[in-house]
Amino acid sequence: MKFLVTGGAGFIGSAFIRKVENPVVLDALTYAGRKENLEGVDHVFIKGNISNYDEVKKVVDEYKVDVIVNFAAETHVDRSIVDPRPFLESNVFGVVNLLQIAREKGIRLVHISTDEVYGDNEADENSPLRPSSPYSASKASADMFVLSYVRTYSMDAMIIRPSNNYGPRQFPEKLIPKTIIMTLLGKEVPVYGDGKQMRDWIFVEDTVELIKKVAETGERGRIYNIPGGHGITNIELIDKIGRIMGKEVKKKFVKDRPGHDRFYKMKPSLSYTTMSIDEGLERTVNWYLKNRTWWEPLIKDSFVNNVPWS
Ligand SMILES: Cc1cn([C@H]2C[C@H](O)[C@@H](COP(=O)(O)OP(=O)(O)O[C@H]3O[C@H](C)C(=O)[C@H](O)[C@H]3O)O2)c(=O)[nH]c1=O
Repeated sequence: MKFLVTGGAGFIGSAFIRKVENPVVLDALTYAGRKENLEGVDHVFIKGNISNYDEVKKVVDEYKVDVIVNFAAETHVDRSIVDPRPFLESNVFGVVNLLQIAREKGIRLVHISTDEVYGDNEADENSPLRPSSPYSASKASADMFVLSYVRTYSMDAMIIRPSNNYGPRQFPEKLIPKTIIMTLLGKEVPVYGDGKQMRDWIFVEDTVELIKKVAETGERGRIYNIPGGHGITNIELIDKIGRIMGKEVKKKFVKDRPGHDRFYKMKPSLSYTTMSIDEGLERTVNWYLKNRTWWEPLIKDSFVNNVPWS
């Protein structure tokens, strides 16, 4: 099976390319996609944007692609609050472009979505979509397009909705790497609101294993919810990271994220087990300790340094 992995130089995409044989990676290398993430893996790399019809079509033809797995997205909720527009371009228009090409070529599209499309409601895959942020609204829109292509054109497409991922190579704007890095630097970690919001964490290697299984054996038109099963409040999580690091985490309570979801709670669509949060966090902390040269150039980014709405 020849995989085209769009957004393959990002956090989850680059973990996925470590699981499949000689994939073709298409990535626009925006702020979070990095060529270093692909080091040591056999692959073909093409710099390009999923919104560019001619470019993507050429790649699909040239490499005789059987399945596109789409990780390409603007992913950070805080950035979407400051300016939603780039989220429409990548997360909606880009996905419709991929759908169009996959439909014309008669190939499978596996689209990676998120638990955030359900908002803070208990959900199974038939639950209504109630996105709270511009980010999750853009992901929900793309999911609707995928389902419309399945119904209208009998297309071979499916949607995977994982919960919060963590692990090596996650951009430092996200809570777990930010907590590790700020603590290493002796700086404060901003805690939004009361810090009692819950997130359900899944280690990235478990996620990509499940994505591979669905890409190879999943059913056309299905939605697969893949929660981690490790729900924990943000404060408990931050304290746990501090204990693993053997350092005091300096927490600074700041104004809450507007529209902040209190929790996510999905029923899994498959049966599986995932790594314990303690083991996953220990591996993650160790990776950031050993890979300072990877994250050091990234910490000047304003979303790592500032709270955008305070
Ligand atoms: C960056 C930051 C975050 N937070 C809070 C906000 C959330 O309650 C929690 C995790 O935030 P983060 O931005 O890391 O992730 P989510 O907003 O849950 O969204 C993430 O998980 C889903 C599934 C995706 O689909 C998103 O693409 C992905 O970014 O920590 C803080 O309290 N302080 C901070 O400095």
